[in-house]
Amino acid sequence: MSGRLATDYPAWQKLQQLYDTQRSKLVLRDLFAQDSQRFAKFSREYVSPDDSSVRFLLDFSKNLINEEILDTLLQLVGEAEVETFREKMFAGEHINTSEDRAVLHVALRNFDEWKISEAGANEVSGVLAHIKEFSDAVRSGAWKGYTGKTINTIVNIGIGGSDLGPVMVTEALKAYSKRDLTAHFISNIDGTHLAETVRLCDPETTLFIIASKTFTTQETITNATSARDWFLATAKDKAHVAKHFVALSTNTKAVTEFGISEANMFQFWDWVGGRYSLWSAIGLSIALVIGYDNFELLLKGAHSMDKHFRTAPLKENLPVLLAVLGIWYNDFYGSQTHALLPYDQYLHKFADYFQQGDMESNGKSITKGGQRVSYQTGPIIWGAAGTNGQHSFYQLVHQGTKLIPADFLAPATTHNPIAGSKHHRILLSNFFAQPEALAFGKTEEEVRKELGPNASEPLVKSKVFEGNRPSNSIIFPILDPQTLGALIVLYEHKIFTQGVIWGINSFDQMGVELGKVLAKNILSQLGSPEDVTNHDSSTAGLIHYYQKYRKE
Ligand SMILES: O=P(O)(O)OC[C@H]1O[C@](O)(CO)[C@@H](O)[C@@H]1O
Repeated sequence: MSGRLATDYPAWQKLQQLYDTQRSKLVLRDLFAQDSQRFAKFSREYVSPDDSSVRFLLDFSKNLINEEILDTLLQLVGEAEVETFREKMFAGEHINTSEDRAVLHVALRNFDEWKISEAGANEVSGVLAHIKEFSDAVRSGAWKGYTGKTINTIVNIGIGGSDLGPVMVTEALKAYSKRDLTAHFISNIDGTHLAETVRLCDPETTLFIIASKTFTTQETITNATSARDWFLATAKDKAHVAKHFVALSTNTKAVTEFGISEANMFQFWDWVGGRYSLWSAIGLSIALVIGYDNFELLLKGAHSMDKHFRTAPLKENLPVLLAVLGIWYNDFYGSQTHALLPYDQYLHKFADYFQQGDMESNGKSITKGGQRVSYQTGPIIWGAAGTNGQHSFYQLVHQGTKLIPADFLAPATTHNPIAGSKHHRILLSNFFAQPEALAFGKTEEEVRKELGPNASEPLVKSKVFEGNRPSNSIIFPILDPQTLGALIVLYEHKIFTQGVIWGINSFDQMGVELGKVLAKNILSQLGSPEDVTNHDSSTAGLIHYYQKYRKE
């Protein structure tokens, strides 16, 4: 985030040289055969500085690196002054320069340990107390709906960061959820999302949580208004809204104008970026689903990873290691994408969450200094829970023409040890096997031996796995709130580190604005064909076709 071009760093040039001269020697089969200590050298265990039961192993030995490359990647981190920018972030400096804002999601899980003087940072504990009080009241049944019934359904209405974090975490920690409280999430402006959700709800027992940092997002405000109409169609009296609608926002004026009283509003601050907001009031639905104490553990696990990121030397610093490995493939090998592959059904939204987390943060091509970068920045993030992905896209990952670095994640212990943990053993055997197959493949010689002398040449060739496909493996004892908090922050700080090295602002999102503005203009022209003006022939043609066939 220095605004400097990454290519100007001496380490970047050295990395290019290393790539050009050593690439052909970076063969995982050989690297492992030559060095019995490779796993020990290129793996690290994270142990929470606050609770030693929270830990995980990061094995990055199956990467196309050697010690010299890793040292040079870490030299790059030094030259880009990542540690200086990290401290600027923790100190509340306005490192989000385009919006002139501090970047302080770390303050949301700080529990007043580090002194942070930014306005609002001293209000965090008050909002947490409000979340606790409210979530306890709803979960215990003390909070009643307008007819005196207990709330048994919550509906979070939000989009982007006001949706994806709560969705991902409530799914990930379902094992800790209150089973008689159903949670739904409405994000899409498509009326289908709202219609199909309210079909499952009873207005007397449903609580709507309107989650929007700005409280101006078109999708959320439109959905919230229609949800209120749906509620009032039964409840009739506007006074009943107070028992069934709460807001999570930084915009008190817009919230009260919508008809939600300040008492039912959970505040946060402009220094919380949307995609980093699950730790804030935006996490209310999480606290409702898993209980406040578990929500607090999630924050504590996150804070412990903040400490690790802030204090561990670069060579031991897990977010930094993930960041530089990503840069190695993204910028030198030309990999376009990065896959997140959790072998845990509870983490089935993990990749979706980090699609926004990573791509909205680092999908930039201008440095903070205003220069166009000449190198690749943020990767395309994608993935799915194992083993489903194996029966879908892994073919391409193993034998396609693209190099796809991937992170495999899995818990050693399952929350659902059915059939004596048989399922989990099968799941984990796949978690271990896939990185092994990707790294070491299957040689032509091995295939010939297997098929015998009569096998056709095309068949032999089609069964060869080139291997040498890199991956990280992360294994943790169990997916609990603290571990999840630490894992999320591991990736948050990976994204931060990469952004600093690339010289970009990871904390604005200007790229989503143009489409919003154009859509607003088009919305006003949808009435009749004569209104459709100032468009290219393609856009005008599409709108005219819609106007011809729509039925409303
Ligand atoms: O919480 P809000 O203000 O409704 O914004 C929702 C989302 O819209 C964006 O601004 C753009 O997609 C995201 O950064 C944000 O998470």
